[in-house]
Amino acid sequence: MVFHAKSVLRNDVAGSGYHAGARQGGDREAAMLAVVAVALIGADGQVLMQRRPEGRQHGGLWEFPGGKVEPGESPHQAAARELTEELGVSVPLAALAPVTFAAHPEPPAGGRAVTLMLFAARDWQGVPRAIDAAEIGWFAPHDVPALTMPPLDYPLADGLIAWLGRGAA
Ligand SMILES: Nc1nc2c([nH]c(=O)n2[C@@H]2O[C@H](COP(=O)(O)OP(=O)(O)OP(=O)(O)O)[C@@H](O)[C@H]2O)c(=O)[nH]1
Repeated sequence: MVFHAKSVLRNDVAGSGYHAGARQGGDREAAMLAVVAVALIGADGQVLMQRRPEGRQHGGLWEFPGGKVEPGESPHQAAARELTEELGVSVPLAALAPVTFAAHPEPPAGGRAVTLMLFAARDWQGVPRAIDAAEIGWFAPHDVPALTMPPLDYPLADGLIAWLGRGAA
């Protein structure tokens, strides 16, 4: 991934190690929020989705489990941590296969451009349960795009279906 020399890549915390490049001459700051998401794929080929609790951003919408990459974490580590926090399952880092990503082309006014990285995993320990979500459900991959989801999840779902169709997992 190449970043413009004058851009700044950051997550939530200044000095987090996510700064890439240097601000020069008072240039505007380009900022990115890195979020990971995981498609857990069951033995029957179904995909786990969870519904966000009401009252949060995108409350009530279906999403892939995941969350923000914290300072000092790799995307793989963040994905494994979020699966433990949100579903109570343990996933080896080697079982996380990168699938696709989706991103806001421009930061929204006053905000940061989200870049959402989707992994898939077929191996985990534990039985997923809705620790953080309003509910979880298992869906055939081609049924995922019919769910009501945050906007970036639609290209992720399409990318997952294409990836599965290539026999990548
Ligand atoms: N986990 C997750 N977040 C998504 C997806 N799609 C999407 O737009 N997001 C957005 O990514 C952002 C970060 O996700 P999050 O709120 O789950 O992050 P988090 O677990 O670190 O939350 P926290 O800051 O409350 O601890 C939210 O604005 C969320 O709506 C998705 O499929 N999964």
